[in-house]
Amino acid sequence: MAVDNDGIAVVTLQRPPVNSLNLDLLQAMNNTFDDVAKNKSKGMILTSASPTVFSAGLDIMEMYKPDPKRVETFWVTLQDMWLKLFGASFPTAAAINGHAPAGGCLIATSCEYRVMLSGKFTIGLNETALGIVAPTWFQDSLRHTIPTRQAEIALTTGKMFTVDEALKVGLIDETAADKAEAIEKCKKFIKRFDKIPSLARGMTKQIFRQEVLKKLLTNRQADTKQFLDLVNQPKVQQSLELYLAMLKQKSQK
Ligand SMILES: CCCC/C=C/CC(=O)SCCNC(=O)CCNC(=O)[C@H](O)C(C)(C)COP(=O)(O)OP(=O)(O)OC[C@H]1O[C@@H](n2cnc3c(N)ncnc32)[C@H](O)[C@@H]1OP(=O)(O)O
Repeated sequence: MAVDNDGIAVVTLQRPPVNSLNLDLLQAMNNTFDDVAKNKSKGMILTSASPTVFSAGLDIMEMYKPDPKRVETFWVTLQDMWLKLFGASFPTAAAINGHAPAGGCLIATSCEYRVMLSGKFTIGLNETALGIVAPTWFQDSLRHTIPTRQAEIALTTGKMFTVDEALKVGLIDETAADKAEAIEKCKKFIKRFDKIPSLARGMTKQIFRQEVLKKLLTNRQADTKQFLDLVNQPKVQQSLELYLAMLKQKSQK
């Protein structure tokens, strides 16, 4: 994490090759979000050290033939990450410098503002296409960002949006030519709040987002059980196995 002299924290995801979200990365993100809150940073920008991938979403290896204890901890840590990021009182923005499928899209849509690099990148919640179901809060993050009807169609079809499509539907707010420009545009968004009292801003955001946050907060155990039931279904394990094999085959070409 870097905090520059204008007081904005730039947090760079750095788990090669594709920033897939495993337990360790999620724990590191949670610690970093706590630090950003403690340091009273003006805001936080999330970006990636990879030149082509913002985040490939959840690490499928955490869900494929999982260890029962670890997979539960993994899910609870993911819930924590989302609660901290979606519910952060400080301003948040994502400089999306590469692909952002599934959990990568979740991170981006949990922020308040998104700038994505122009190029052949895609963003979206593709879970149904993999034979898995995007949890309520994943769906809520998308519904919070794009119109409900577009969100329903995107979720049921597992749509991955091109950068142009994402801009058109409002899934991203701006495009940028490169990472530096994306970060600059995110900073400009965060600096819009320079003259707004931070307590009033933060509380307004939390009230605006509270319904969605409360849904998970009051339902965490049931959400965890639902995930564990789903992930342990033979059909889901079969889908994950096929998908992993497809990814491996593709990367070896
Ligand atoms: C019941 C579950 C509910 C919760 C729902 C789940 C939400 C999720 O987030 S599931 C994860 C969904 N993610 C994806 O569908 C993305 C998959 N990845 C890709 O499409 C591409 O990797 C990507 C476009 C991101 C990048 O492409 P490339 O730059 O060409 O990289 P490679 O495809 O060659 O991948 C390199 C290397 O990484 C492995 N990989 C990729 N994604 C994942 C992942 N999500 N989890 C684990 N591992 C992943 C890939 O297999 C390659 O491995 P090696 O062959 O060993 O090099």
